[in-house]
Amino acid sequence: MDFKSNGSEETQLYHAQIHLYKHVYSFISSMALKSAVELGIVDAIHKHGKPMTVPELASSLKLHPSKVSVLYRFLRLLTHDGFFAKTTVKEETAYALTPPSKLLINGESTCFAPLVKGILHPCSLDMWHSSKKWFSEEKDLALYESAMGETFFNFLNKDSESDKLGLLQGAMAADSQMFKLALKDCSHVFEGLESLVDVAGGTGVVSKLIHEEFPHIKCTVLDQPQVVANLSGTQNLNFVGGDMFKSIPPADAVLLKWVLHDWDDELSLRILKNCKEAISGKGKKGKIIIIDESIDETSDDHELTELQLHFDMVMMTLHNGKEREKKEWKKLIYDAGFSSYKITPICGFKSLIEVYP
Ligand SMILES: C[S@@+](CC[C@H](N)C(=O)[O-])C[C@H]1O[C@@H](n2cnc3c(N)ncnc32)[C@H](O)[C@@H]1O
Repeated sequence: MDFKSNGSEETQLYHAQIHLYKHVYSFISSMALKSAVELGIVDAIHKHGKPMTVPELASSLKLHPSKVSVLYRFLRLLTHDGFFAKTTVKEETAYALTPPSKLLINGESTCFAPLVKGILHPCSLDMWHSSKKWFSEEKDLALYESAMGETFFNFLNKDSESDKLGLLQGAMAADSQMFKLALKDCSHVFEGLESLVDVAGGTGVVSKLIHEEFPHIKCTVLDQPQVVANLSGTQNLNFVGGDMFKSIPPADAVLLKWVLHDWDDELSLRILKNCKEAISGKGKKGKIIIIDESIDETSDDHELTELQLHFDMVMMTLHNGKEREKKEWKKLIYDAGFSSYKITPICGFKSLIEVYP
């Protein structure tokens, strides 16, 4: 961000003030979006099949009549933020969905509503109030663990029936659906494979997409026992409960989608070495397929870099994980004993990294 712009000292100060306020208040856009998701505004407009006026929305959402003007002000901000588009119906202002809000329709195959609720869940926001204390601690705990007294994964797993685990898996599933689009561009990566282990593959959304495209590949989804306990597979798609830090079933290729960013370098190295062991039966033809971010601070795309840096903060504070820069990927991959790799951008802000023994 360059503040050495032209203009008087006052103008520069006014700009600085606006910049400051914008950042202090940016949480309001996030929370207004969460309110919209919780209220069901997007679903109501989608179900209506055409743009809705504020009174129509208020009545459909069964809001208290005193809240109609409040709803209008929420919609005004969310429209400004690009989630709704204003149009006119019978001379009245009505609100339509936009491409970002269409990604929040419940029941659609790609629905980010659980992601919004998961990321803005009180448990992942409360910890931020303890960051000063965290900086003074010697212990190598993630902010979440330091503030809440347990790891984030322990919190999620404490009660597998709880909606907490459902939130994480729902959020992951939505993200994985985007992979369906990317699969068209990177299908060559999977061609020729006979077997694949989707390590820490959650409920298997990505494996199912790969299976649809390449039914002959024998896909195994490895995740924690409590995650895969009630999941049933098909002939070429099976679920295995286990621990990727102990061992990974053998296969031609191992997929690690949004896994390594959860872990620091030492633990990521352990996972990668187990992956290397898993593909060792395939000699030089085996491969690891990593899908994660690759931060490039020199990129001209400020919005993209900011998103990646936000992801990095989330990974660091929740799990002591990290989003890696290109040079960090290089070190991690070579330290794990691999001989070459190739990074290709996919899904707008992620990268697909093919790693070879
Ligand atoms: C960020 S999610 C990624 C899920 C999936 N790869 C995706 O992109 O949708 C991380 C996954 O790691 C799993 N996990 C955590 N520790 C694990 C372990 N020791 N062994 C196997 N899976 C583990 C979690 O249960 C969770 O499903």
